[in-house]
Amino acid sequence: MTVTEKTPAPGRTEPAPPRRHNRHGLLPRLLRQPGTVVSTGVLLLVVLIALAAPLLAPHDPAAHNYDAVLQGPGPGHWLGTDDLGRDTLSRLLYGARVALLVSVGAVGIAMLIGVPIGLLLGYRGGWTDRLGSRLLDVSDALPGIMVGFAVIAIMGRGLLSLMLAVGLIFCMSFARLTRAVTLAERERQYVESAQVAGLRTPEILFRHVLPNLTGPLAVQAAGFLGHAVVIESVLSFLGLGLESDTASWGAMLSLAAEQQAEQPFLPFPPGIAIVITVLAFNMISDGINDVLMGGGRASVSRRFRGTLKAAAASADGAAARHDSTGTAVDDDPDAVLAVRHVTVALDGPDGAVPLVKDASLTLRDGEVLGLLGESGSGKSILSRSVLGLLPRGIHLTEGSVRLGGEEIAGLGEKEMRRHRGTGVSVVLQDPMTALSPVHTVGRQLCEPLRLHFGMSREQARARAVELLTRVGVRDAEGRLDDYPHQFSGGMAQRVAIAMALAAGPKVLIADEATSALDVTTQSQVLDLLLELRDEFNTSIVMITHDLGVVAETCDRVAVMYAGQIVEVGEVSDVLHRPRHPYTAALMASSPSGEVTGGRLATIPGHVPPAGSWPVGCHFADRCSFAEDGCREHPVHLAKNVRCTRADDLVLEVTKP
Ligand SMILES: Nc1ncnc2c1ncn2[C@@H]1O[C@H](COP(=O)(O)OP(=O)(O)OP(=O)(O)O)[C@@H](O)[C@H]1O
Repeated sequence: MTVTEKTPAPGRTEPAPPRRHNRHGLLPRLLRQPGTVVSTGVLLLVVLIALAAPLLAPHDPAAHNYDAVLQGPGPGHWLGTDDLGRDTLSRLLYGARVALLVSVGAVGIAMLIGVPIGLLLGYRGGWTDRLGSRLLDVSDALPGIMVGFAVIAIMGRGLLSLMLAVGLIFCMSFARLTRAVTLAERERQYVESAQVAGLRTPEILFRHVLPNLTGPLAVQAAGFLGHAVVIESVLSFLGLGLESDTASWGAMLSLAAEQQAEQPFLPFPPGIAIVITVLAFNMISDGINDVLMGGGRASVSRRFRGTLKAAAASADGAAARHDSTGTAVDDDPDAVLAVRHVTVALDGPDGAVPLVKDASLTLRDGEVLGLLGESGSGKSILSRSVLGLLPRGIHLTEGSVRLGGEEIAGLGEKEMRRHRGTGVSVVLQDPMTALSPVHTVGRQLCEPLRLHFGMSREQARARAVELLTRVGVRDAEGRLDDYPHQFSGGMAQRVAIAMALAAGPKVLIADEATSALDVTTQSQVLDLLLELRDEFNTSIVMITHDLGVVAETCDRVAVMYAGQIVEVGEVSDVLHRPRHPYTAALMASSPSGEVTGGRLATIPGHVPPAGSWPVGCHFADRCSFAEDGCREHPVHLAKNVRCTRADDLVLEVTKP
């Protein structure tokens, strides 16, 4: 197939996205969590005590005083003395040094060993990963404490061997976590771009992949710092820690256990110190986790709320000026979802980089709207802005999103949760990542039913059986107690659809919901979605690369290119009489010349990466029909097409 006139020059379509993870604002968000602030304060106090122990300690922690053995708290020794007359308070203060040194040293050693192993296994994949993972499994089978014993037996007692012993216990967990995250990260486009740019493996791993791992690694490190304090105490308790003259909390506990009959107060000071320090580390770990996993989203969104409200108002005005979808949504009584002039941007070191610019869509009641475009065109980012689930560092900065007439752009996480499930829901490409592997499908199906409808356990279970039966899972009752991995890909996707529809959403976003399935299953699942649309009175946004899916299932289609919607209209019009040269080029590049299946083929040339979009038409550099005027000013969507030459061009997509 060709588009009449000229064929653009061959090349590769590959956007080079900016850095994905943005940690700006992490500290302010952490500081908004009272638990994390208090824990950090406690930990700073412990650090201060450890540093200033020689100044604070009233006695030499190793000095024996046989005239004052096993004393309780009193004026001479505020926390009493041990069996050698050593001052408990002084030993407690010095003990903080050992606890912190061992935990920081051990976690440092564990990361130094584990992170590079995990990076290598995850990045290389294949047999390296399989072999490495088996070795990790084997090492997991060894009880950690035995590893600690072995290290101390070989190296003898001392600070370094204690750090190494504890570090070796943890290093495989760091390797595992790093491997898992790297496996996912290596599929991302930024890694591919770095490869295409000719970077070497260590540069890609340490400069590109590793920074994306800092969040999970920070959570794990903070948690393990607390564990390290406990393990150091256990080893010292067992007499495998430092020499008895060196004050350590574990050694103090061990001594307290021996002397408890004589002096019952002895275990309290080290015990309380251990508990408080471990709790502080754990709460900081939880705090970081909450912020990274989305607890901070609400506040991030709030930052933009003022702008958004103003923008929403101006967008309403603008909507009247530019009829972006062919229908003024506020006048469209059938609109269940109205996206108006939405811009979504990524925080960058030099300012916000738009990933989606001035996007407008209308989804009408009971309609299936296709969102079609090459990889990286912004389909998922746009749909995630509707769900209020944008990745960290990415914000909806302008525009309005109305769901069932209610403005939802800029809502906080808590308010947005009200709309998810009942207002808008999503089915993702890979059901195995959408379903939790550690819970039965019954439990996962019952959760939204109980949450949204207040059903009892029995009622929710009965409804879950109905839903599973409806999506075509045989012996639904028996399968409720199965885990997702016990389902085939197609069946798991049916379960995911049942979950997405459980709370009766007005809008269902199907994000490449069938691309991971074989052709037969794909068409069954598409048929199911269409049937359920009618039964559940749901409207569907069908995100896809596949012209065939659009042709077979959608009523209307919106075509996206480099962050913009470039054409929108009835499927029969757009696919048979494309008005934007990009739509025509998409169809022309379809290898079979048909629009009945297969992913979009590559169009010659390069999609301009976010951050380097031209001022004028984003497609101009690949367009055979572009003139100088196309490059001079931003092009708006007018009469359903974002092309200044739309009225002059007659695009014919012809078979060769
Ligand atoms: N978490 C992220 N951080 C930074 N940039 C991102 C992130 N996710 C997506 N992007 C960038 O946003 C742009 C739009 O991506 P998006 O995933 O929405 O495209 P898409 O059309 O859905 O592609 P695909 O069909 O491959 O999913 C791309 O340039 C992409 O690199």
